[in-house]
Amino acid sequence: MKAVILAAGLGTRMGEKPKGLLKVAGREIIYRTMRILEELGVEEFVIVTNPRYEPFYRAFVERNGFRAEIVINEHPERGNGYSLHLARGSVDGRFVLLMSDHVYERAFLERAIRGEGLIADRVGRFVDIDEATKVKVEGGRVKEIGKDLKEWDALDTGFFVLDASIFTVTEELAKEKDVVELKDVVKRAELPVTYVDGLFWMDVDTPQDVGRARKLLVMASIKGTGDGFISRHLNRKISTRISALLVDRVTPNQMTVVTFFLGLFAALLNFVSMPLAGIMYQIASILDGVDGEIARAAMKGSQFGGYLDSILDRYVDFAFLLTLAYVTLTEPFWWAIAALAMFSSAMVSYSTERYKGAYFSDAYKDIKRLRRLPGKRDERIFVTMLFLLFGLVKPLFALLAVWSTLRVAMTVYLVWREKGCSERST
Ligand SMILES: O=P(O)(O)O[C@H]1[C@@H](O)[C@@H](OP(=O)(O)O[C@@H]2[C@@H](O)[C@H](O)[C@@H](O)[C@H](O)[C@@H]2O)[C@H](O)[C@@H](O)[C@@H]1O
Ligand SMILES: Nc1ccn([C@@H]2O[C@H](COP(=O)(O)O)[C@@H](O)[C@H]2O)c(=O)n1
Ligand SMILES: [Mg+2]
Repeated sequence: MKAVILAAGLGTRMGEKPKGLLKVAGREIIYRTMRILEELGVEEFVIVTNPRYEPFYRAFVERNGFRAEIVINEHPERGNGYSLHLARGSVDGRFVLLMSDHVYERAFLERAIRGEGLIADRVGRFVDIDEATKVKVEGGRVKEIGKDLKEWDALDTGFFVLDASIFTVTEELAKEKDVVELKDVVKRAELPVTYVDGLFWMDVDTPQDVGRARKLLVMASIKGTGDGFISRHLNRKISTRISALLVDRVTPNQMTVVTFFLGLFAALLNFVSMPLAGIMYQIASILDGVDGEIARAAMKGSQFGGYLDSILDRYVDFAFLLTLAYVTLTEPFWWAIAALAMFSSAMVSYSTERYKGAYFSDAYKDIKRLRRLPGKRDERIFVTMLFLLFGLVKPLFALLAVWSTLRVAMTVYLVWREKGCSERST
């Protein structure tokens, strides 16, 4: 299957630069869309652009290794329907058509590519309705289309699933009119309409749209499973705002290393003030979500990054509890309890990460009851901060030792129940 991307517009409201190559949340607008469409089965792209922007798109395609043909529209003033017409020699059969300046979340594209005709949204949660192109639908097909429709049923998302018969319509219109807008083609063809409602898509027309799209893409980049209660209800609300500020400035691995040193700094603060150390530990915990959010929003995730993130978290947790024990404990009994707290804290992670090694899958995805089981790092750190604010060090070590050990035991039991008890011995 191919995808035609209309990118011949001059982008006057964005300072006359190729809008499809504008960076939003760390990646060019069309990079994100093309990568996801590749994963959804699009083998080749046809980018229709004007002579001035052709070198930029060609360099972009080569730099990122996309399979793409560049078609030049010598007359961009003839409208985007004419740009579509120029793609007629490059596609046959069923193909996807989309705008170069629209941002789409993965869930939208997964639904849209399975549709037919014009993909329309009856909700428009993330767009400026006044600015959006509206459609009036009758009998499941487009009856009217335009920005100023008084009566309309849905919004044109700029995404279409068409077949080569559309070029019969573009041929007629190109002979009839100098300027052929895509909406003229859509109306003449009376395209069928497929609804994809309420998911994130956005037309990026102004600098304000770039900022809004960046924020929405980062907000949508929260990890699906594996976050604890504190992370879901507190930490992510803060870290996503920080990620929106940093996504175009730092890489995920840079953020991982920074968070690691911040965690070590929190550990050293135990020599100065334990309440302050606890607060810094919680701040480092919040920031530990930024590397993953940037990785997911900017599609810059890596297996090594996730590996490094997890390894360094263990050292931060160990360093924090070791310095805390060093400055407060003297009795061997309490040192033993602290040792158990340090070890079992690391074992919480090992018990779920080792699942990946044994079953090649994510424990939190496979075992629903694990998702709400207390004892994840974000929760342990938040409780640590609270206990240190009240100077309750020995009760903290006792709690962490028991809580983490029980958490590991529960994890092993749930894995056994999910996998072990029905497993034939190899
Ligand atoms: O003890 P657990 O919770 O199993 O430790 C996991 C944790 O280290 C994960 O790190 P990640 O960066 O993915 O999670 C962040 C937490 O560490 C922060 O505390 C939290 O505030 C933030 O929102 C994130 O949830 C590792 O990826 C796992 O491998 C590890 O098991
Ligand atoms: N340098 C990094 C750090 C993390 N990741 C990915 O993010 C996941 C962790 O997400 P958080 O939001 O909880 O930090 C991690 O498992 C990796 O998949 C990355 O790619 N590079
Ligand atoms: Mg992280």
